Amino acid sequence: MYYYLLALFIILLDQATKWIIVSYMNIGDRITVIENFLYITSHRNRGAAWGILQGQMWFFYIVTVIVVVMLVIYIQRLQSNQRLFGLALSLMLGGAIGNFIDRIFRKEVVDFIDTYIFTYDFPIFNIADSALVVGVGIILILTLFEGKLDKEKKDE
Ligand SMILES: CCC[C@@H]1OC(=O)[C@@H](C)C[C@H](C)CCCCC(=O)CCC[C@@H](CC)/C=C/C=C(\COC)CC[C@@H](O)[C@@H](O)C[C@H](O)CNC1=O
Repeated sequence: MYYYLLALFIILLDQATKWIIVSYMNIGDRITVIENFLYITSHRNRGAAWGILQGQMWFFYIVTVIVVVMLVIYIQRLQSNQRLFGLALSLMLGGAIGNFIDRIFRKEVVDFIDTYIFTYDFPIFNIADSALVVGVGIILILTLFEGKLDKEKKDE
């Protein structure tokens, strides 16, 4: 149950930040937060990461619905000792729905977090993307870690 509340919090935070960007900035406007590292740049993306599949909204709708259904199934099946796994699923659920709302109502995704990793201008993203990437990262770490644990058990 708490997992859905966390997902809802992510969705509200994501939509609130996007609403502020849309309301107070024009596309292309840039605010410097940390020179040469972090900017707030109002941007729109009709595709997925790195702008792939521009305009393929039906593909995004179908993939997002599948992702959301899978996440809900996994959340429903969580055991009490899988809190970190549940946290990751909630982050991904919130992120996926956050971008889904944009794709349905705006037909594009609002992005504004503009970081320069060294000299590389990383694609501009948003709170929903961050939640998705952190969620994916936690699951990768859990999977690798469990793999290591199982290996150790076998070696015993
Ligand atoms: C984060 C997934 C992207 C997100 O997927 C979603 O919505 C999901 C729920 C639905 C998609 C239709 C399916 C995922 C397609 C796979 C994909 O894309 C490969 C992702 C790799 C990933 C490693 C996990 C890298 C990360 C990149 C970025 C995020 O860095 C923090 C750059 C984000 C900017 O290009 C920004 O313009 C993107 C824009 O906001 C729209 N966002 C999406 O499509």
